[in-house]
Amino acid sequence: MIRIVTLGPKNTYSDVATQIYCSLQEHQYNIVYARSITNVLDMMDNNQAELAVLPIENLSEGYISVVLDHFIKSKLYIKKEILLPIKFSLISNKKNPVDIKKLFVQFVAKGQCSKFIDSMDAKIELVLTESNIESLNLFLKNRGNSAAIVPTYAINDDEFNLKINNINDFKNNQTRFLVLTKENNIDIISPDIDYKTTIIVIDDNDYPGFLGNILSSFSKRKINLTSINSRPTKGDFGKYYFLIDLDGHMMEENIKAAINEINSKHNMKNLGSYIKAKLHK
Ligand SMILES: O=C(O)C(=O)Cc1ccccc1
Repeated sequence: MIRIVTLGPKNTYSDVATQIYCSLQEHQYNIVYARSITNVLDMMDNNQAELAVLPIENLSEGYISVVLDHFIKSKLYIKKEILLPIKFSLISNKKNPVDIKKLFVQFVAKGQCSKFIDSMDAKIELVLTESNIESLNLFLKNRGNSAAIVPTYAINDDEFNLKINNINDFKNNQTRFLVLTKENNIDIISPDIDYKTTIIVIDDNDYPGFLGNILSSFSKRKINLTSINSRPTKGDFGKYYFLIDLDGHMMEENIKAAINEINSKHNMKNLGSYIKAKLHK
């Protein structure tokens, strides 16, 4: 059976994305739950799984840097992206939020619910967790005067004395997840499907116009870029990796030509082409 590792325990948003991916494939999968995003990535590096599903970008919080940085140092490819709506609720057994003394919240969820958390008593002890279901489980173990921020789907309406819905800063909150593989298997492309391609350019030979030249390889071929991220090489100030997402498939002639041009002059990696996700309702 194909092993697919994701952020656990069962029922995290990453697990929901994993279930969606598995339901769309013909194969049988064995879902393995890791206890942190770093553990998911380590398990891929150590051949403990063939596929991984991880969050990469949140609508308001932006990119998850631990995942971006891993692309630079490891050999992983992108097979699919999945876009999920994200909704958080606060739960507690204290009826009145004033009586809450401790709050369990996942580290990415904290940023997505920052306005709500800021409106709570500043003396509340925040306990950062690795996943939203870890927040729920820690709360269930502690209860008393604690509370947790959890995915709204993970709880029933009348399970707790206090439940406040829609506590994410943005109503339209969404997260983009990636299905990652160790091999860059190029799928057959269809003209009616929109694709994206991701590359990394490594700035190990900096010169004036370095980024401009890379961008012009795309702009002169009318290729649309959907995001550019720079991440520090962590060796020196002023040295960066550039992660670039673009519209289209690497097998399209203009994209192939742009990538070949960049590859002939720079150190780069092609992380693959995949179907552009639509929001999963
Ligand atoms: O903890 C989860 O449920 C995750 O899958 C990570 C995450 C955290 C916040 C928003 C989306 C995904």
